[in-house]
Amino acid sequence: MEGLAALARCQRPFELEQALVSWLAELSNCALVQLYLLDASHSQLPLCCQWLDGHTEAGTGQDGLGESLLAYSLSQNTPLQLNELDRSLHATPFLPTGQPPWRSLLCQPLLDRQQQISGLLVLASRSRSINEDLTASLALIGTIALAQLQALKQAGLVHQAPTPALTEPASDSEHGCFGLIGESPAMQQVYRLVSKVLHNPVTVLLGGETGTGKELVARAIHDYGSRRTQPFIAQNCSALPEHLLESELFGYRKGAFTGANQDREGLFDAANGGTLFLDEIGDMPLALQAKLLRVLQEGEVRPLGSNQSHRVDVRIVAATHQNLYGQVEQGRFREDLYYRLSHFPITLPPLRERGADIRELALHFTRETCTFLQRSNCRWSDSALAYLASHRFPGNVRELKGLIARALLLCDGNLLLPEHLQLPNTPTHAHRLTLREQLDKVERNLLNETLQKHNGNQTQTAQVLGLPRRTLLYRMQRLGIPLRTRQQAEGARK
Ligand SMILES: Nc1ncnc2c1ncn2[C@@H]1O[C@H](COP(=O)(O)OP(=O)(O)OP(=O)(O)O)[C@@H](O)[C@H]1O
Repeated sequence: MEGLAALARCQRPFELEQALVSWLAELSNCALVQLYLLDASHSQLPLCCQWLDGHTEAGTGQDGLGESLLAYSLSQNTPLQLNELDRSLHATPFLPTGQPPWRSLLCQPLLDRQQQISGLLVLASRSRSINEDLTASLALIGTIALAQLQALKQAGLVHQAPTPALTEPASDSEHGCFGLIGESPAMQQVYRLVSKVLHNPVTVLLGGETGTGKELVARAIHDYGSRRTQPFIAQNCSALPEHLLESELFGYRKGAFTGANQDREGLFDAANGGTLFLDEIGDMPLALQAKLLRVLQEGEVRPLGSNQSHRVDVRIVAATHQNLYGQVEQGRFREDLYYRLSHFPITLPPLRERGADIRELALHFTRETCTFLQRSNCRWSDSALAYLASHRFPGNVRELKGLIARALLLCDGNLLLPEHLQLPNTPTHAHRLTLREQLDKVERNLLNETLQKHNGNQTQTAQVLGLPRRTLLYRMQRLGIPLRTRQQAEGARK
């Protein structure tokens, strides 16, 4: 009780983190207690604070997601206990070095008030084991501490611990984020959205023209998220005829059809615990759409030829280059599935909207292709870069990649020149947006974002934007934004 009272008395986030680790050290009799908290983008798990041999210390900010043991415990949302650390094969470089060595370890994921994973407690001891019964108390105390921490942060007290900037998404060594290249505002918006879904299982719908990086983003959501240690399976829905796609996705039982000589599990089973990427979802046949909807709603699959369903835990990321709502209007795509899939849409910008990213992408593809061709890296002459910059690219990143590969094959030396670049004669005016189209785009994005923030509630959205509701509805209709009501949105979520 005194420990709880000490937490309640803290007035600053960092004081509270210190009070938490020192109380838990006392409670568990462990010489080391570390507190890791996910950053705002959920892409890093910095060490915020630790208790070590009788002293509290500010964390180093070292990213715990780089440690496979910690990433595993976090992604599984389950306590992890290792009692014979000295004989374990698991690497534990996140534990401070010293003598005598650590011999037991306990990782406890922490949930916040919304039951979202928010961090991890790590306890380590130099004795042979840690009391297993501790996990329930740790989870409870952690939740209370997190709620208090959240309240202190919301009260505007600045967190002084050396954690990374809260609003910045994690960045990679190259010019971009999550393994993607590009720093244009359009790509920054993509990174912001990706960071929101990394550590929760929400269904994501990726849109954007062909070759704009939808599959790459789907992989990034998986690779940088809490399911990274589980399988990522991709299936193109337009690549197979209906019956083959059905058996591929749902699996079958022996005798389900001629040639089904044995049971076979489907891709939902193969992706269990991980992510299933359904590309070209707009081409999925209507009958299969109904089956997919059932999986999304009930989390259960029924293999062909079986009368029993079983549960699966799969995060769906779907992608399409088509206007999916247009498909709904034409009766080619189920409206209920559309709403179910589009809980969290992310649209990839075409290349023509990425400005200076084109140069970075070109340099990246040059390095990548040279490595592939096993030749030393080629430099770009200023004139070739200027030529590239003068070209108005259409939407497709894959085309740019192909263009660079061709240029490298044509280039005998180590310097790329304009003549190596065979830039297509793009009918530029066809891709240039008029002022009206650009304004519509900005307005569409703003309305979509505000609606999303208010769970599709049109009255609140209209209030926030200072519009009469009727005007909002008119503008939504004009911009092709589906007019679903909040009840419909909630209905679709059930
Ligand atoms: N931001 C990016 N950074 C690095 N490479 C990229 C980026 N965007 C796209 N690419 C590359 O462009 C190519 C096409 O990307 P991808 O296959 O993900 O596009 P897509 O939108 O899924 O295509 P499709 O619509 O044909 O399925 C890939 O080789 C990918 O690596």
